Amino acid sequence: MRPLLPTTRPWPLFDTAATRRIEVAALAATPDLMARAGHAVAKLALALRRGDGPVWLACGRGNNGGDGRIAADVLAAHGIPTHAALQPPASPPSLVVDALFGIGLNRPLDAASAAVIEAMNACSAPILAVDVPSGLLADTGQPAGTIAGLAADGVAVRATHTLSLLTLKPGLFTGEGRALAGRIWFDHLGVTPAEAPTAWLSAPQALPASLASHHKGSHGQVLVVGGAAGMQGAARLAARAALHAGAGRVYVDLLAPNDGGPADAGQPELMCGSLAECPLAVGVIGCGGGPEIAARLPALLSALPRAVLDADALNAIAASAPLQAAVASRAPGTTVITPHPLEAARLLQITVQAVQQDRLAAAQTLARQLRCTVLLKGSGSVIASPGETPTVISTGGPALGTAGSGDVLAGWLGGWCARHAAMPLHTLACAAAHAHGAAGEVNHVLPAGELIAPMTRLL
Ligand SMILES: NC(=O)C1=CN([C@@H]2O[C@H](COP(=O)(O)OP(=O)(O)OC[C@H]3O[C@@H](n4cnc5c(N)ncnc54)[C@H](O)[C@@H]3O)[C@@H](O)[C@H]2O)[C@@H](O)CC1
Ligand SMILES: [K+]
Repeated sequence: MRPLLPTTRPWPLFDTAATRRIEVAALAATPDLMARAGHAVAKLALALRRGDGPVWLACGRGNNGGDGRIAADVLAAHGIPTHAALQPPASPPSLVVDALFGIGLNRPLDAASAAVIEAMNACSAPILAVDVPSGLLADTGQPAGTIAGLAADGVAVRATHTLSLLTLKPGLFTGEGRALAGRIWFDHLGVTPAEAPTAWLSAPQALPASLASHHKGSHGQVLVVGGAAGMQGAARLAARAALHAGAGRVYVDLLAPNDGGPADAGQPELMCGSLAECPLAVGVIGCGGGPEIAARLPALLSALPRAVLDADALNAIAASAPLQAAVASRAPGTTVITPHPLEAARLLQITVQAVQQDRLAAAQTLARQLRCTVLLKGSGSVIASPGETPTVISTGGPALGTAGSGDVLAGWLGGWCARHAAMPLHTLACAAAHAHGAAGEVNHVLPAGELIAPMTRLL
């Protein structure tokens, strides 16, 4: 067994309802699923244990607890001291096995369950969560919360490792799930699901290489429109990213007066231009756009064949029913929007909390409403398009949480849309978000402009 991430192949994700159907179908042929699960937990527990203390297995009443109890028996048979109880052992454990709740968690926690979870989190030993960290909803990656009046709302196990059983669940990879699940392991228990996945987990995507006969005209054009007063850096970051992603020509239309100056003094390859000069370019619209971008949007949306809409373009669209209609009436497969959760909330006219409560559903709803590809940013970015199975991005990290990081992503995606004009936007959005996330998997501060070089190396 080895950790799932980083992965070189896309993995199917199945929500709770699908997992239950898969379990029912599998049980006919393999009635010993829980025994297999318990043995898998014990095997990983043996590898993760630190020191000689007992393994504390906190087992709930359902089948998640059943997995834990079988693991306890297997460990005991190997001579490992075990403590299968909801109270912590008297001596410090060598490992905590969280088998309190799995995919059966379907309501807020009571005080007793929250106390067990907090006791697990208080241990200094590694924590192995069985299937899902207890307290986390497997479908959405959000904590189930606690019943009203408890101080510890949102309490969930902070696992160092999670062993997902039978299927991989979307909630492990998006929202709070990424932070709570720790390192993810997977055992399919010998079952190959027959049904279509709820979502896909992303992997690196190889894009077609250029032919020797290709020239700058073959690699498309990008027009970046944004950079209102005080925010020109956002447009320039997007333009630099588009350039390094391989667009043949990149033009910048700055919304603040540029007084005939270069598009970007630090990147002489970038050119000043406007819709009139490059009406067939891929638009990257809204980075640092300010309120001024609203007036530009009708012409851009009706002219540009492919467009990536970001930041202030999204705020303008959220505030205007005619602009929403203009986006929705563009030809299918020609528009990507790249909202962060607050921008998505504005577009959906709901709260950020409501977006985060079910990121997959929020992205899919937006894709349906605006009839475009949606790249919902945040921990475990989600890409949704009408008629497509959504993708959850498997890469990323806190280093991406800096100003300008989204501008680089939008620009990079625009660059790839120009260079790979024949490829579907959904595929390109998944590939760009995966590459952006991979570049951000570092343990140090990374100014957004410095994402571009590692993204180039990943090409
Ligand atoms: N579904 C499958 O295919 C397999 C399931 N297995 C294990 O079984 C688990 C699912 O088992 P269960 O369906 O029994 O569910 P759980 O063991 O996750 O849930 C246990 C029980 O807790 C109750 N419950 C839910 N929320 C609660 C709350 N807030 N406070 C108190 N009680 C609450 C539920 O009513 C349920 O009866 C999986 O996560 C996995 O660990 C494995 O044995 C292998 C195969
Ligand atoms: K669990």
